[in-house]
Amino acid sequence: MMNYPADEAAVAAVDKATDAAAAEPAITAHALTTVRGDRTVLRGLDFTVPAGQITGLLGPSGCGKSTLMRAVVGTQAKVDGSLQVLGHPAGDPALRSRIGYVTQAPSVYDDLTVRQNLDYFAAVLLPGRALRHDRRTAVDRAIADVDLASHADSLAGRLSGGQRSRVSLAVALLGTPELLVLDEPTVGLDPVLRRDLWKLFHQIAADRGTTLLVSSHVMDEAERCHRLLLMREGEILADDTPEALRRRNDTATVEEAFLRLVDAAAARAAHPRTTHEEPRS
Ligand SMILES: Nc1ncnc2c1ncn2[C@@H]1O[C@H](COP(=O)(O)OP(=O)(O)OP(=O)(O)O)[C@@H](O)[C@H]1O
Repeated sequence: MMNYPADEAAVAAVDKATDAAAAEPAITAHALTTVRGDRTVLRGLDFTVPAGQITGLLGPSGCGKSTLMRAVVGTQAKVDGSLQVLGHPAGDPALRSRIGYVTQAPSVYDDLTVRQNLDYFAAVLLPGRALRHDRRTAVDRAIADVDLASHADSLAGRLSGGQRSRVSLAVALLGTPELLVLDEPTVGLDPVLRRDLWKLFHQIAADRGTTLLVSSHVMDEAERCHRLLLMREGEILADDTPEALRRRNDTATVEEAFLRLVDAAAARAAHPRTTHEEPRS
């Protein structure tokens, strides 16, 4: 993983994040609804994702996180409502080179080495002899970003699950996208690698101004995000900063705040006329 002083990176991240918060949102959804099979998986969502920040998409398994991400990158069918991404409707061909998307299943070729995988995708992104040097630089940088230099010549099929996920992340970083959509990138990783990946996410946001939308069902990762979208059963329970969520719900952790919001939503469903909506900031 890249080495850099964590404090400096954190300060830079906050500065950049503050600047970016004033800019146009990277993603704006209005009444976003998606049906998969015979189920309505996303139920009329309204939210924004600020540019240049890390927004965590958190919620239990099956609540619709991957579906929302697929809608954002334009691979989800039957999406209703409005979804603007980097100033275009989601799925617009103009967005293809501007978004990096890493799915839960690593998309790498097992019979190629780490470097060969990246060389292949770099050749698609930066084709032609004239860009040979740029390709080499981009590949070296992406391998270093995900801390796989010592495995650059290993076959992807012989890597651990976490290492293969990092090859997928390196592929997404190749094109220096403006928006990175990462579906549970830290699942199955040990605590040290998880911490290092989060440092990398912060560095990418701070140095490149990249917007990151990162899903997780591990609530302690919520504290590492600039903003959070807390989801449950296809709805957004909260859209706020971790600090504001803790403060407003009078809890020590985001996890406790989430549980309170779940209880409040259940109470609202049981007694729709006697309880109040959770205020959004
Ligand atoms: N191909 C599909 N056809 C029909 N329903 C689907 C399909 N894929 C997912 N679903 C349903 O959509 C709902 C949301 O799934 P989704 O994968 O978006 O959840 P998630 O929050 O990302 O879950 P996880 O954290 O386990 O990945 C689930 O109830 C799931 O059963």
